[in-house]
Amino acid sequence: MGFSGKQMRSVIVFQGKVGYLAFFNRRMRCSNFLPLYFSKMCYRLKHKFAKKSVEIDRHGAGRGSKVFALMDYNLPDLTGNGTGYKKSEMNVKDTLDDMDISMICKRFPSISLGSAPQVDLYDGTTSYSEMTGILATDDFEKYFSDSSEARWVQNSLSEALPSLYVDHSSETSSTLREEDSFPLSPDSMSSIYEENLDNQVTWENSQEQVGLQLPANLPLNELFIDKPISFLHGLSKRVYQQLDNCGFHTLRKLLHHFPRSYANLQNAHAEIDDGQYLIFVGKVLSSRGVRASCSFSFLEVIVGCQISDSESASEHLTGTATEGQEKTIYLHLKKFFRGTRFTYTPFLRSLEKKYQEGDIACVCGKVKTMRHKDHYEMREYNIDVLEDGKDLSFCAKERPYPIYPSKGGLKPLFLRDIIVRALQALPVNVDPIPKDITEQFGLLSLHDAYFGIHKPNNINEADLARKRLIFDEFFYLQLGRLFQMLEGLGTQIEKDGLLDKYRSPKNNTLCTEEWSCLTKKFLDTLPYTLTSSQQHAVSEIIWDLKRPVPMNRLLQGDVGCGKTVVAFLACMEVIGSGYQAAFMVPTELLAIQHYEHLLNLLENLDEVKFKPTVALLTGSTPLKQARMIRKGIQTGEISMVIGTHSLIADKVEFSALRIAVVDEQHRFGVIQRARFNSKLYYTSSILSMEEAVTDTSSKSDAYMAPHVLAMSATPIPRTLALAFYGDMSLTQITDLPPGRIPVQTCAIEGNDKGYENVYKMMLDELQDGGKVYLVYPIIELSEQLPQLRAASADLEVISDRFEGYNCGLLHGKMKGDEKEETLRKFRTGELHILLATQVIEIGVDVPDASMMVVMNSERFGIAQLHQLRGRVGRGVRASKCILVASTASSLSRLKVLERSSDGFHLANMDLLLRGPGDLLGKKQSGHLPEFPVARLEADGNILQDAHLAALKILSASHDLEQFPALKLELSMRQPLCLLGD
Ligand SMILES: Nc1ncnc2c1ncn2[C@@H]1O[C@H](COP(=O)(O)OP(=O)(O)OP(=O)(O)O)[C@@H](O)[C@H]1O
Repeated sequence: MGFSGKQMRSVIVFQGKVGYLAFFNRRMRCSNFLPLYFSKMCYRLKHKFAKKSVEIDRHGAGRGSKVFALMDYNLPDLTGNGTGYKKSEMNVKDTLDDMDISMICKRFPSISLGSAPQVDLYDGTTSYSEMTGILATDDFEKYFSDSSEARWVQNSLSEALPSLYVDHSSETSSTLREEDSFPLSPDSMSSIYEENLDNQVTWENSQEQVGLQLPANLPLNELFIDKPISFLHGLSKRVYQQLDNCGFHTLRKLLHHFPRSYANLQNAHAEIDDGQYLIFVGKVLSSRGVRASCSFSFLEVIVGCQISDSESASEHLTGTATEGQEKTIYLHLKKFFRGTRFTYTPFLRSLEKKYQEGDIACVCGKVKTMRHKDHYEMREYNIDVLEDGKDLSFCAKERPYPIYPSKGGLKPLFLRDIIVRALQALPVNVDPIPKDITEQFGLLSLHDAYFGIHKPNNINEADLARKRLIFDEFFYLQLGRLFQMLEGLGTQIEKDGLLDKYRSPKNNTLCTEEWSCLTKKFLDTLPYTLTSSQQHAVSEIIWDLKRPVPMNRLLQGDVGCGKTVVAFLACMEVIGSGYQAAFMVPTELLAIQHYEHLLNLLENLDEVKFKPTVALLTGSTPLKQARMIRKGIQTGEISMVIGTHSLIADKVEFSALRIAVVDEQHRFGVIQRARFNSKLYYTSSILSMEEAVTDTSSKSDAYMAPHVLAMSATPIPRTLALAFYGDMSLTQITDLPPGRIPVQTCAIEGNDKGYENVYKMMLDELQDGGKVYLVYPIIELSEQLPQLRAASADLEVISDRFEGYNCGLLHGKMKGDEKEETLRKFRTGELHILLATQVIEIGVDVPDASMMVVMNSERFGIAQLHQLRGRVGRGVRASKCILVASTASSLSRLKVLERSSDGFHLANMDLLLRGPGDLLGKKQSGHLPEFPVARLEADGNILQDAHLAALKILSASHDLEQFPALKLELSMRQPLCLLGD
């Protein structure tokens, strides 16, 4: 449908009559009246119209004009007849006569005035209108009383968007204009500009800001990336404040705000869907900055792109495809600005000029379909204007588009823009790790890694960047650990020895003959023989115990593999040498169990003089008794104490503590473990124990912190253990005691039929002489979580159901002695069914318990369920574990446990399903380092490399004096803090 020049002229003539309108050159001024009349006509014609620029009529302004702001296009551009346009009225007439409005409409639907409401904006203030009108003149300097005022506006703009003022002639040979590649996002723009316009900054300053001159040699008291955020010039005070409030105090914090994921920017094909992330190369058709209201403006750049019209073709580069296979689509790139200052015409003109008509640009981002066919809006985009003669195919390649998480209310787009500024400021020599190390391990430089993670050209680049950043996470952790250990050693030889040990870890062991007499006797009294792994573990530990340096060892093995007895043997070894042992466990229940277990084993020792005195000290120990125990520990009468946190209380003083065993060590923090170190051993304290021992081992080590043996049932791969416990030697028990039958596991849905089956299985088991655990996620019923079954609420139901069988209740809210009593009854067989919460998860050992039912089992993690399941199948009886899921949908996750009883495999599955931070649950993992980028299950090799690199660095310089930047970086990373100190 056409909109004839005649019709247009009639509009103009009419407007001329009422005296508000002049049609001069390409500019059209519109008053209140025009939009109504004009839009009615346009509406009928289903057409919209635009003019190149907005000019405020002084007459209109004086009357409190209604500004008609959206008519902003060059008519020849609209018709595609941009050349040879003359400014005479005659030519305008001709152009209008020839103009096919429907074609324009097709090309630029977003500026349509027909069916969409017009942007009619009021501003009644004379001063505003006058100001805007004057600013609209090309030479705005004339308006200001002197040129400094004009400079002020320019400076402010240049600060706000330095790329606007970059002298492109001085650009390097990069294909893309780097500074243009991530224009500031709308919201950020407005806030960023706001205050800049308030601050008068000199032009010279703003030039500096554009260039961001970097120091050639960085001072060694500060790393570049630890510069405060204010180092990024051109942001408003408010933005600095916002960033600071959200934790972005330094460039490091910004650069370490990594993309959450990457959208795969695809080359656009014929079928474009809403929300797709696409990449285009096309020609800038128009660029206009529009003042939409007194405090709102926007920039719209329209880019026309040829894209392949056939599904099969993959290239869409301009001019590369043949006729018939291509079609033109129009991208409407929009940025919005809020704030009066951004409505100034010079500002809007400057924005416009950034993109020249005819520029070839690469655009990528998220597309939104518009009402009109082949028109797409993009509000989240990058536009890179390409230099002439560059290979366009390079730019059109698919590439990842970073998607950032928001932080503290700061939007992802805003953060992305600020991060790009930080990247632009980044010097090449930012890497603290020496080049030969990065080359040896095939790593990117840190500079490239930051670029690769934030602005990758392809997914491979992002992957390499990630590898480098993961390497750093592991490397500094290892370096910190080893550095600390070296600092603790005196001589160069000792330090070299330590590094050698880590370089080629040897399994030194001490054969049974060399164990102390007490240990050998204890071994003989055991009702079973040690498995080969247990034997090896004891030999390894005893070898370490004989050394004059404190041992720091992790004993790790799957549930029920028999770690406790290994630890008991280690304790016997030191007791046999005249020292004391402490055994710390996380729960009172476990302390009692271990205590009773040990007493049972010691009963078999016939010679009284060998029998060590063992005590139990927990929070529930009566005061008087506790006082006596503490006294015994102090005098040395008590040679071994088992207990909870109470053992590390200040008032507990040991006379000759030589080993501290920490069971389920991940439940204790580093500080708690380290508190044993304060309970140093002094030779003078050795008392009567000396007479009791038959062998006299060397006591030359007059003053030494105790050996620490930590135990963990959390099955973690060796590499993982290395990362978590970099300073610990590792002993693993890899086999289970003989005769163990794998627990038969079954996941079922907890509907009526499911429960009937479970009860039937329970009855069969009880009739067969078995004992059953029923595990519940909660103690009391919860209104918030009505689907959950609760232990105490079920006691009556289960008791009624299983008449003739005794049921007991065990949960964390019970008193210590009540718990102990219940567990004792279950152990002795007075109770047949034990309804419990996850309080039984750790360490509870009732070897003849043969069945476990876990209610609402989807509430537990896989590793946790594996631990729970480990409470059955500890004897020779075949056992079952039934996992009852609340819904059918959660069954698939639980099926993993049906298929595997391998703790390592399950731990990895858990990592995959829940992420490494959740490996041990939130509460438990408080002391574990967090790896923002690393996926521990997949990045083991990098961890190994990082370990080797750390050793190499420290071999070259024990105190890191040769690597000052590394030392600084290490102090910034604070590995000890990461580990919970
Ligand atoms: N070599 C062995 N032969 C037979 N039984 C053994 C052997 N070693 C230990 N046991 C028994 O296996 C059971 C489990 O041992 P223990 O409690 O030490 O396991 P654990 O590794 O500490 O398990 P958890 O991590 O579940 O606490 C105990 O009843 C113990 O007596």
